[in-house]
Amino acid sequence: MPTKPDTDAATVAMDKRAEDPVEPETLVEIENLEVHFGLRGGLLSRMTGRGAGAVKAVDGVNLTLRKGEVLGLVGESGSGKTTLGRTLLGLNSPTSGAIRYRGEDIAQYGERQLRPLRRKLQMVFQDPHASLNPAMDIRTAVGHPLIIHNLVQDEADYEAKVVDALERVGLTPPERYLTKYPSDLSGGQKQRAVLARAIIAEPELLVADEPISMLDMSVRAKILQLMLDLKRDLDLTYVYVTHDLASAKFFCDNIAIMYLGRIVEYGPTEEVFADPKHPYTKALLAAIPEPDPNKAVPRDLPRGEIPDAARPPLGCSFHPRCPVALAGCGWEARDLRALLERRWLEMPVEEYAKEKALFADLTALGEPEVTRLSIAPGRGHTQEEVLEYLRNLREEGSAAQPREPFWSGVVAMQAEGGHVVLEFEQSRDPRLRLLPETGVQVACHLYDGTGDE
Ligand SMILES: Nc1ncnc2c1ncn2[C@@H]1O[C@H](COP(=O)(O)OP(=O)(O)OP(=O)(O)O)[C@@H](O)[C@H]1O
Repeated sequence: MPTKPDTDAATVAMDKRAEDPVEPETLVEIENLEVHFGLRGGLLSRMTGRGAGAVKAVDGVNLTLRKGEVLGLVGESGSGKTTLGRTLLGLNSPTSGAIRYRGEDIAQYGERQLRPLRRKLQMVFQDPHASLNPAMDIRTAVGHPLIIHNLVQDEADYEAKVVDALERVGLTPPERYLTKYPSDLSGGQKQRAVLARAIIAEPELLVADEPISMLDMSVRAKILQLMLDLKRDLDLTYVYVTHDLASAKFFCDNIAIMYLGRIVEYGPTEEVFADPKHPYTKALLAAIPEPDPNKAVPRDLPRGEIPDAARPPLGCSFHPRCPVALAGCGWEARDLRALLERRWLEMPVEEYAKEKALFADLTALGEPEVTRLSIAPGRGHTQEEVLEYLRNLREEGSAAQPREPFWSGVVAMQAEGGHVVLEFEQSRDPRLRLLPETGVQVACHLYDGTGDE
């Protein structure tokens, strides 16, 4: 355990850093990282995600983490942030890609090769209650990594290191906590004990997965402040996994906004909050609850739910929910089905039944990646009736305020051989691009010169 920096030495060190124009060193570099979980097949294919049908939990992520940085991985549930954080530490095996830790690619390391690194790479989980063994006293729990990594000479050394760790996390006087059990501690105190255990083996990188979300409101800010103090004193680097943008704003230097396994926006926290670029980031920010109840307005994320990661939308995964999606954002048959379902949900039953009867079979509309759709009219209906119905919908949607973006993706709609055929604009996958003079990278056709606006 490094000794606590005395104030003068720490001030000198900080002044030196302020003068030093050199970029902090790169600690971790992630390149084209993919983590897929297989849905079918044997255990091996499920674990590796190489079998048929896979959830692309992480789908081609590139990131650089510099020493001393706090990087936030932010997104709704299922966006892949936990999987990315765990994979960084070797707790999930990547399907492909590189994770270079101090230049050494550890992506395909087995347990034996990872063992010496485990000490340097630690994880703090969401639930402090579940993270601590109820049968272990704090002395044993916090000191456990010292034993695993063989870092103590004798009992006195062990005790001194545990006491020091408890002091650092504010469990003072430490002697009072050594013999306590997790059940004797409050939620905040338990998370402090978890942090003491995480730092005791002198790690370099901590991945903290929603470390405050299960704690009482009153202690959340204190735990984050403690983590910042520990970072400063122990020269740590953090990856902070959260769905809570307000805490990310306070805590992170940079944030990566994730959606369905991909980073859609990445940049300095200040920049991203001041001027969010991606429509998803804008929606997330608009959904942050207003602390002042007088100013509070109902804020919702855009229509629809997060899609099934095993059958992600074509093109930009966010396009079905995006209020400003363009023609080339990945429109497909499933989007017509979603549009009809949204419409029918708001209708009286008889009208809904009348409209639904125009279609012989709606299941074809549920298939992914169908960009040329042939719709059979329902019994007793003609192709002309179906075509007219869809044309009316298009007119309504295009005149609506805000306009229904789906129709911009329909490039042809005509009757053909007893069916109505719909063709969609070819989809393009948006890639992260650096926006000049902002330091922000965004993956969105609105910014890559291919949009039609
Ligand atoms: N071990 C696993 N086996 C199969 N699928 C998994 C596994 N772990 C995660 N997934 C899937 O991968 C996707 C990403 O999950 P992940 O937990 O990383 O997202 P998240 O953004 O952290 O969400 P949450 O906040 O709910 O934890 C989800 O669709 C999830 O169901």
